[in-house]
Amino acid sequence: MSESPTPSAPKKFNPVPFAYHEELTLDIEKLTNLAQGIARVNGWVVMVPFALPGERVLARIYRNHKNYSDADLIRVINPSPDRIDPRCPLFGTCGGCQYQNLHYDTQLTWKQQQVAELLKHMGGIEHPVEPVIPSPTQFNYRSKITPHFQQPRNGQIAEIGFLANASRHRIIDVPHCDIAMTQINEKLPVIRADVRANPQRYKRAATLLMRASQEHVLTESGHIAVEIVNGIRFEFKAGDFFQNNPYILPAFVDHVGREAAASGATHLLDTYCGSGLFALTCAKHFQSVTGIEISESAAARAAHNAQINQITHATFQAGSAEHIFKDITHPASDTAVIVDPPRAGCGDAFLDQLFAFGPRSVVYVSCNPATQMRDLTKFLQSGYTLEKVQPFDLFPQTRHLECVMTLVKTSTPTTATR
Ligand SMILES: C[S@@+](CC[C@H](N)C(=O)[O-])C[C@H]1O[C@@H](n2cnc3c(N)ncnc32)[C@H](O)[C@@H]1O
Repeated sequence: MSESPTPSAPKKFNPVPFAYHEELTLDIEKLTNLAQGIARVNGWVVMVPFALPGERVLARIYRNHKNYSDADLIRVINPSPDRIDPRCPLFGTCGGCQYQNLHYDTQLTWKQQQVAELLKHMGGIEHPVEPVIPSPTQFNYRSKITPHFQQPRNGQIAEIGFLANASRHRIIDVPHCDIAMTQINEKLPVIRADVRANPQRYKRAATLLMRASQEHVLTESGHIAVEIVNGIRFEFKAGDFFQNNPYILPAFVDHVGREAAASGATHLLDTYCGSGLFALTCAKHFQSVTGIEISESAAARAAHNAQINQITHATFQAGSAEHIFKDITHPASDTAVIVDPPRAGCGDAFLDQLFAFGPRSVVYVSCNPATQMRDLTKFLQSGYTLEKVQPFDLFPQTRHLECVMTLVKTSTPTTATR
């Protein structure tokens, strides 16, 4: 069989320093938080997804940026001892998991190192990072998945699944997801068959909701899901935010509560509080707890959850997080604030109000290191000292990082911070 010719380079391809589809033998040194194996060729960085540190690989260049290049992994020449067979047949094709080829302990080691590097390069601070707390369950842990599909064509629905690896548009068919809970996988074929049998219901592309709630799976966003965390019952709308890995939640909320109380604060503000997860699990450490959440339904659920758990010293309001400070009557020096914003991080209005209030300590929980590091620099400029950095592996097999930072007020800023 003759070899297929090298395809011509795309129009905008920059040919420096490598030619289009040039093949390179590379030694992988590191793994970035975007799940890219990093190699250097005479100091020039080449990023290769699915290649692992310690490996020698053959890779093919497909893009040169200003200061690094992207390449596809063609073949592993010398595998890492930490390389394992991925469990899912869609690994590498599906955009959901990046690390199923990497031993779990090594996933954790790299996540710890990635947080330390992000602190240094984006947060501008060298600080020890605690070992990542593992998830007790490393597969079948996700309590929610949202398979998508494109607009029906000729009365038919094609792939139902997740975005393909490295694509923002292409959906691949996912009949089974190894990181989703068992009851979700049991129901998935039924849901897929129902959608395919009824294409007339869908005028456009759509996203399905599958939320495990105890032994059941909810598919309507308005239905009420239930989770019990450290003996506290949470009821929330299936479509509202709730942490997706219930197995790690006991350790996660315990840590946040302990850190918030460790400074000696006696009052707690839970900002971006969702249906009250931190506020209610941490309430036992504090004389008063106040939560704020922009989703009215989630804020109402948080108040309801306080009531059904007989937690009488917690109150909740619906609104944007920055509004919480104006009605607080207890002293800032007795107050700890939990901050758990969406991926975009904290808004400037919120940070301005928080720094003006000046709470004794802040526990900042984030699933997006880029925005957490950006916000951290503002805390450091505003009189806060970083005390502890504790990552939790909420998302085994994936590149995602969840990181809890404890910040304590140590000085009054003398200069404007922004
Ligand atoms: C990462 S979730 C955390 C929720 C909660 N702490 C938990 O762990 O269940 C972020 C929450 O912030 C809410 N949110 C987004 N923007 C907000 C804002 N400007 N003010 C208050 N809450 C906001 C979202 O609705 C979501 O519930």
